[in-house]
Amino acid sequence: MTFKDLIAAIPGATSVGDTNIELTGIAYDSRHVEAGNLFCAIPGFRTDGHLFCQEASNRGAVAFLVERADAIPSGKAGVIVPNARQAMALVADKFYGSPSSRLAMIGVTGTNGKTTTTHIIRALLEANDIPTGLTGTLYTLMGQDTYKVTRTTPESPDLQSILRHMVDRGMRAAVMEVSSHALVLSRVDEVQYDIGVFTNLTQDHLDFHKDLESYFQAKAILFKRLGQTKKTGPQAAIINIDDEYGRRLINMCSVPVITYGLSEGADVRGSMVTVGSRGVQFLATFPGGEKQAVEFDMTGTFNVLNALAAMSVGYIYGLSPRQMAEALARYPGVPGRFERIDEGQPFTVIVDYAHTPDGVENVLKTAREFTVGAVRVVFGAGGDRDRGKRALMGEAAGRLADWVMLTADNPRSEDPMDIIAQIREGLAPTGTPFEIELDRERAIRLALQKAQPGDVVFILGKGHETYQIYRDGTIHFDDREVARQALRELKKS
Ligand SMILES: CC(=O)N[C@H]1[C@@H](OP(=O)(O)OP(=O)(O)OC[C@H]2O[C@@H](n3ccc(=O)[nH]c3=O)[C@H](O)[C@@H]2O)O[C@H](CO)[C@@H](O)[C@@H]1O[C@H](C)C(=O)N[C@@H](C)C(=O)N[C@H](CCC(=O)O)C(=O)O
Ligand SMILES: Nc1ncnc2c1ncn2[C@@H]1O[C@H](COP(=O)(O)OP(=O)(O)OP(=O)(O)O)[C@@H](O)[C@H]1O
Ligand SMILES: N[C@H](CCC[C@H](N)C(=O)O)C(=O)O
Ligand SMILES: [Mg+2]
Repeated sequence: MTFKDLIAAIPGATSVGDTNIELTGIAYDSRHVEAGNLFCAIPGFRTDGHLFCQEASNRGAVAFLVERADAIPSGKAGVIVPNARQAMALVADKFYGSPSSRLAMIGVTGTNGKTTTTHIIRALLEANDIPTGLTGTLYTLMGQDTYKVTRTTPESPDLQSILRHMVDRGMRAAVMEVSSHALVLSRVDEVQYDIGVFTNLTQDHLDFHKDLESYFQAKAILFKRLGQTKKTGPQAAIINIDDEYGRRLINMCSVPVITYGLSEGADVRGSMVTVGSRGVQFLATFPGGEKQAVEFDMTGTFNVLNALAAMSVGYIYGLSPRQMAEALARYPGVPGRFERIDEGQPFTVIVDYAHTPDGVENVLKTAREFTVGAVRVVFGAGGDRDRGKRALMGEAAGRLADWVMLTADNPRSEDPMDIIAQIREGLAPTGTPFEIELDRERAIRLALQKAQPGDVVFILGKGHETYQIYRDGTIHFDDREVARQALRELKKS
């Protein structure tokens, strides 16, 4: 496609140079430019893409999308736009042929449960012979193939390229996690969603959004945009009515709303919930009154909500409650989400990705429903992320666990001891005994050594992650591997 064709749709744009040139792709980072690319200069939080136009040119960029004309290397073609992120989203959609117009497009947003819910939605649709691509925190998934990702919701050129790939691979639907960062930073601007799913809103990411209201307004963007496409398939907002922000969101949508939850009045309602150590059982009631008993191996009331959200999507696409229950009964679970590590030890070990106060509270409350012994928990909090959540995570752990081990979780540029001190501010007043061990491997080993028959040991915050990010570099680290190895050694000793 030529540069000229691509930029025709950008409002308020002016071009310079010969725009009648073919482009090979779109880049927004000079370090990843390939010959023949369009380079989009993004003003960032840390630096400014305009400073890297020359470097991009040296690497073979032939055209430039900028907010400041003086950044265009001399003699090169360029377009000057009012907002580079928005314009990049427009050209990315056009370059890849608007793939989202050819997929049943489902976006899932909310503080917790996006990864889990997207996986369950995919399982339900695929059980009904709808090939469904998925992209989110863990990977991009098509058929049996997984592709590495670096963001929960990729930048617009990467996302549009993924969606194109899904269309080319014969996917009929795409389900994706939509982070609040993505909504604010125009990563999903041109994506034509048919269905938006709202899981919940609790504290996280206030380093970026400043307050909970702005964070909510960011999430709401997805829902305000629903119904604006020319697509012909079903369009709906699927909203958790048990969540106070969900209830507010209902009035902000111009497409039909299906509510789900345990509350009376939910369109897709869960009741008679039994939480066991190896799964949940509940009754789902659908609009019109049809009832379906469900058994699901992912335990916890929060996973009942994730399943109800997914069943609401299935309902919109005409799946029968019975068929959905059969698919849920077969579903094996999501990596790093309430993942049991079993080496035959007489206590339970669970690796989970809880990294917010609400997440910690939910998993520990779930454990309280079936644990006969003590509930022990090993966790930390990420560096360069919302500081306000740290003490709240400490408080939740202190209130609901019997013993706590504080350790490091991706300290990034921060001193891990400072992060722990902030968690301790919420934890110490609860009076629950705790220890500190900065080395996460040793922390896990110590917790497992202390465990008695009947106890549950939670290792929280990293879930599927296979790394630990420190100021001076990233090392391989996998809670599941460490726990498994430690349990084997304990068995021998
Ligand atoms: C806060 C945030 O989202 N920041 C995003 C933002 O970074 P930034 O504004 O700081 O960028 P910058 O470093 O100032 O650079 C400005 C521009 O110059 C470019 N550049 C920079 C250096 C260079 O040598 N050459 C060059 O071209 C950069 O690629 C960028 O386009 O724009 C960059 C790309 O343009 C993103 O990669 C970056 O994501 C960062 C790495 C990030 O950590 N994001 C996280 C917080 C995030 O997005 N998380 C969400 C939610 C996670 C969840 O809860 O699941 C996600 O969707 O993953
Ligand atoms: N519906 C829910 N409500 C509250 N907590 C949940 C819910 N679902 C999952 N959790 C907790 O949050 C953790 C993360 O779940 P999941 O990965 O599905 O969320 P996410 O929204 O994708 O997170 P991220 O923003 O990091 O991508 C789980 O390991 C669990 O502890
Ligand atoms: N995806 C989220 C959660 C990360 C969880 C934790 N392991 C951390 O690194 O903070 C984030 O980037 O904020
Ligand atoms: Mg996720």
